[in-house]
Amino acid sequence: MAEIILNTEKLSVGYGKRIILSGIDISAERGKILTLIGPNGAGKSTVLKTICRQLEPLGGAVYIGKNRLDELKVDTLAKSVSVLLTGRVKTEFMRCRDVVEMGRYPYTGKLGILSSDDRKKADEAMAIVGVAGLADCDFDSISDGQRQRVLLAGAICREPEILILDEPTTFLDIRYKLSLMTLLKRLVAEKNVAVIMSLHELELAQRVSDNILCIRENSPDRYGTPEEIFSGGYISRLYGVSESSFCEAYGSSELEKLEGKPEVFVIGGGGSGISVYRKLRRWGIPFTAGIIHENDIEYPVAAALAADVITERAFEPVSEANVRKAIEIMGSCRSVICAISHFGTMNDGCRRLLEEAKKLCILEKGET
Ligand SMILES: Nc1ncnc2c1ncn2[C@@H]1O[C@H](COP(=O)(O)OP(=O)(O)OP(=O)(O)O)[C@@H](O)[C@H]1O
Repeated sequence: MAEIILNTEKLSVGYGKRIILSGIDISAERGKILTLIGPNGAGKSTVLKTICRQLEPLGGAVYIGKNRLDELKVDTLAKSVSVLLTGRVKTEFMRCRDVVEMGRYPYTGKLGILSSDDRKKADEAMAIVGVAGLADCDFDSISDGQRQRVLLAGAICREPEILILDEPTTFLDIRYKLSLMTLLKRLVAEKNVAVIMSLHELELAQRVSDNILCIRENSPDRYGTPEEIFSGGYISRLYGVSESSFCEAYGSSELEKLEGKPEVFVIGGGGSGISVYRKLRRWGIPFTAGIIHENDIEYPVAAALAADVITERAFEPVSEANVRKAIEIMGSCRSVICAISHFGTMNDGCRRLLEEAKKLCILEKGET
């Protein structure tokens, strides 16, 4: 079992005398990523600020190893914990390199003089997060995403045991989001760092976390592995969205479905219908999708966006009853779009739908 490096006991957090969350019992392990998720304003940042001593606990305690956080010396804490919180960092006339090198301050002594080793570590960190080219740029004159990565370089060049990150992906484009996640995985695997972070991107939280703490309305709600958290419709309840608009398997979301009488019938399957469903949703056209097997890759998208889905049991050939039902619904639609170009044994019923649509002359032009 991994060693617990930070844990809380009945922790209460908040501002002044106002408690935002209480009863927080979490453990962060070396070599593991713990992610906090939950709706806006739930208290994720407040927890992170409290466990890195930016805020006083309003009850309970935080421990780093065997020591209470409030009893640790500042320099001991600074060497073991690196923090990247949201909010602007105040800097004036600082180059990016200076900001990164500030990460080494627990090691530089009272005069703040950097050794060649400190500079080397700062250079390495800049190279790892891809900001070496910005080293001599004015920190206040770079983009938000670049600034985020420079701050991250500062946080990792300290070589902490615990890395605390509040919404680290906020300003990053997809490439840097993915490279940040890869970097975090490397830090935990190779350096045995414990990462504690908050994330809004659920698909990233699902893929990268070892454990997830879900926070909702004044209390920690659920704690577990991604498999435990992303199941049974829990995430939809946590965020108050309809169950069909969030796909647990992929950690992705769709727009809320359009209700109303279907105007279009989409013959789909095997993933071919996904782009058609999304296009119709963007255009505001209610539609029926069919005949989709329950285990089809596109079933979650069809279920999220279609006013109605005609489904077939997994691994079973399309039934006669479903073909008849689909033909009846097709007849009441103004058009049919066939998204599939290949028919096999299991979806032979869909080929019959296509033939029927041709007979009814309601097949959309340009779609076969
Ligand atoms: N400095 C502050 N003083 C007083 N209350 C605050 C302060 N900062 C945040 N709050 C309040 O604490 C609550 C929790 O805020 P917090 O920023 O921790 O939530 P969060 O889960 O991180 O939200 P988000 O996902 O929107 O970033 C909110 O009600 C917020 O208004």
